[in-house]
Amino acid sequence: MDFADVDRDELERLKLLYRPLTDAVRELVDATIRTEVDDDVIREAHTELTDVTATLRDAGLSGPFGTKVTGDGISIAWGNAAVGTRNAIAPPLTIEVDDDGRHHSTVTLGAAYEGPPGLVHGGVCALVLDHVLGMTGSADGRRLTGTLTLKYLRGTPLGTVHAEARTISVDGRKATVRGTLSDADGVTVEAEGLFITPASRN
Ligand SMILES: CCCCCCCCCCCCCC(=O)SCCNC(=O)CCNC(=O)[C@H](O)C(C)(C)COP(=O)(O)OP(=O)(O)OC[C@H]1O[C@@H](n2cnc3c(N)ncnc32)[C@H](O)[C@@H]1OP(=O)(O)O
Repeated sequence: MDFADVDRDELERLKLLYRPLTDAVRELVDATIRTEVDDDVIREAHTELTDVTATLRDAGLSGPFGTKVTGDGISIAWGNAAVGTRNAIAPPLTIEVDDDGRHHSTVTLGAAYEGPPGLVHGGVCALVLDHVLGMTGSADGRRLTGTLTLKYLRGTPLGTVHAEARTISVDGRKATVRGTLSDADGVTVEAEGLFITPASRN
């Protein structure tokens, strides 16, 4: 598909088309982890899913989705691991921005994100914080993660979590950002990152 031909209306139509598919795959992942149906039902589901996957592969990209730019100049990253509209692995995060620059996101992390029993995998905590801090540090232009330091104060229970971040300082290409991941009882992970605009675009 040539996204240069896609205008705002078409983009909305495509989002409405793909979101339910992605949500269904997300549900499938959860069901696959938690199902206790009989063996023959598992085998039947496997066969049906293999057929569905083959159907989707009838036409497709030869590599990852990357970033596409629509005719209206909107950048979309539908394969992104944190926010991708077409990526069932993405929680997905929705990030809001306050007038004072604070970025924040509340998301539910279910069984697919488990690390220690009942707790969010440490790498998933890092994914969420990297993205929220990265967006915060990119508010005045795109920056990549140079360094990300996390302090895991206690386990983060699976369920609804809240991430937030603020830019502490900007020094040319470098932005220092701090943030936290929390559950209903308070902060579970503290994060600090240095986000850098590459000298050469990569
Ligand atoms: C408005 C636009 C919106 C866009 C939205 C996008 C949102 C995105 C949200 C995404 C969120 C998810 C985000 C992701 O998933 S990003 C994916 C994970 N990150 C990467 O893949 C980054 C890979 N690394 C690089 O691309 C480059 O090495 C970077 C960009 C890091 C440096 O680049 P460059 O090679 O050009 O740098 P330089 O050598 O000229 O050095 C410059 C200065 O920086 C200092 N330094 C260098 N490296 C590091 C380091 N690792 N830690 C600490 N400091 C470091 C260096 O000492 C120097 O300091 P000074 O001597 O000046 O004091």
